[in-house]
Amino acid sequence: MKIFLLGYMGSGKSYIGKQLAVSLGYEFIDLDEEIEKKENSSIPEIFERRGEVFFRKIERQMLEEVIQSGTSLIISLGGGTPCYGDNMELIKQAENSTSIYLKLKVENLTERLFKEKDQRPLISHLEDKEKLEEFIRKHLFERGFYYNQSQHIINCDSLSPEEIIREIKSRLG
Ligand SMILES: Nc1ncnc2c1ncn2[C@@H]1O[C@H](COP(=O)(O)OP(=O)(O)O)[C@@H](O)[C@H]1O
Ligand SMILES: O=C(O)C1=C[C@@H](OP(=O)(O)O)[C@@H](O)[C@H](O)C1
Ligand SMILES: [Mg+2]
Repeated sequence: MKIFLLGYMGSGKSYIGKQLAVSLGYEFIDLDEEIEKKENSSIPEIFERRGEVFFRKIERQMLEEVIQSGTSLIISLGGGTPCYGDNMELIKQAENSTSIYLKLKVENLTERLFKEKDQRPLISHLEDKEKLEEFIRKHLFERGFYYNQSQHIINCDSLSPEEIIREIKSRLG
């Protein structure tokens, strides 16, 4: 079984994914980490030196590789992964897999991302919280079209990591 975690930047895909993998005894893959290893470079460096179009190309390649690879896998995608090309179709059609959208409100994403925006090139230039919130609101509205095609949608706003993991496990049955 492959479990894809989807959601906006800061929704907890990487954080929850790692813990979920331990809890289920599954292998864990963070797509951004795979890209960083392949390019021997951090995400901000890749964006700066090669540009976003290049990043999206490598992201697509890594997604294809992950889909071909072994079973019992938790895959934390990047926030943009499902939203480019036909990546979401690939995710939905992957054999023996499911997709889970970790959904959070704009206000909560803003709070989290304001502290961590330097690692995220798409938002690192947004100096104040109001500008960040405005950007997230619009961006999330556009991306929701893709995230909402997930098999499961979990409202994470008032859930602790443990509760999110419990909810995911109960959805998997
Ligand atoms: N359920 C949660 N409750 C509180 N903080 C969380 C939760 N999930 C993730 N975080 C924190 O939010 C931040 C972003 O999480 P991260 O996993 O990097 O998001 P993503 O990979 O979706 O961009 C991290 O600092 C993480 O520790
Ligand atoms: O939303 C996006 O387009 C991106 C999200 C990031 O991953 P996280 O969602 O794990 O922050 C990373 O892939 C890159 O900075 C682009
Ligand atoms: Mg992540």
